[in-house]
Amino acid sequence: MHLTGVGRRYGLRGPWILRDVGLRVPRGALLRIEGANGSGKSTLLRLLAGIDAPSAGRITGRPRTAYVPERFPAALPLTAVDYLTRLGRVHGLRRQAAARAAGEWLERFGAAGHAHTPLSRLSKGTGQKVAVAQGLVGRPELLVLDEAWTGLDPASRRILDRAVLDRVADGASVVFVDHDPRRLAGDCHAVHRVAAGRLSEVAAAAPRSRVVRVEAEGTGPLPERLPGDPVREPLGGAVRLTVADADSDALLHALLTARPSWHIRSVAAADAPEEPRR
Ligand SMILES: Nc1ncnc2c1ncn2[C@@H]1O[C@H](COP(=O)(O)OP(=O)(O)OP(=O)(O)O)[C@@H](O)[C@H]1O
Repeated sequence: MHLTGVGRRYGLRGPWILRDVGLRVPRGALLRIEGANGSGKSTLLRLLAGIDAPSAGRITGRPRTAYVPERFPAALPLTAVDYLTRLGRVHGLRRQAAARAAGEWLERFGAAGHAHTPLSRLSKGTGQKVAVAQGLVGRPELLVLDEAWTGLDPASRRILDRAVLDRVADGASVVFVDHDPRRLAGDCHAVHRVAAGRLSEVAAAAPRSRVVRVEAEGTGPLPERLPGDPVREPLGGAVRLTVADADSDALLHALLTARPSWHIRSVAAADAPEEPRR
């Protein structure tokens, strides 16, 4: 998606909140937007989400988008599960698949007990879980999150972090605002700042790469060639193999289908060391 020369003002004579904004949102990118209170972050996110239109310039190539606003519209006369199921259907899921996904997200956020509670009667925290779940339920190609972590308990915040990284790994784009500067800090592809109506890139960080450590034991020798060329460390009768995240599925498959096959003791993700040792 591209924003070209985008400007936004409220009313014909209102001041320009955003001016001449250019932004490319690549597939599979995690972008953070920052800026002082009232600088125009939410205005920009609403334009990105397509629920507001620019007063100048144009936005092209919008993919299927979901948006978690700062304030959840709790006034809809629906229960949590009905609301999420409808949102899933809006994103093209069939009825059963939408209902299943709705139930799964409520379960994941520990809100399954409120599936049949009307939205208007949800507590603030549970309402926020539903607000976040509606953004995830349809597996959107672009997810726009405006302070979506605010009001969630720590466990739910971690679930949302994970869900964001999963969407990105899936090739979707995620654009977010959050008051905590540490939020997904090592994983952002770029950080943009809104100030005095302009948007500028403040950092283009290479996201921290992830590795997977597999501990396995077997009766035969380890195959000489393994996917991802893992780092091998003996572990008293077993071996620890460390590979890039992207190669971990192929490595597990190779171990499980080797003859004689290998028993997988554990699989754990970790941040990559500065320089992988070989
Ligand atoms: N619907 C609206 N009508 C008129 N002015 C608006 C409207 N929405 C936002 N504004 C104004 O646009 C400016 C930017 O607001 P916006 O909510 O985008 O900022 P923000 O950076 O998200 O702020 P915060 O960090 O406080 O959430 C503010 O001056 C605000 O008053």
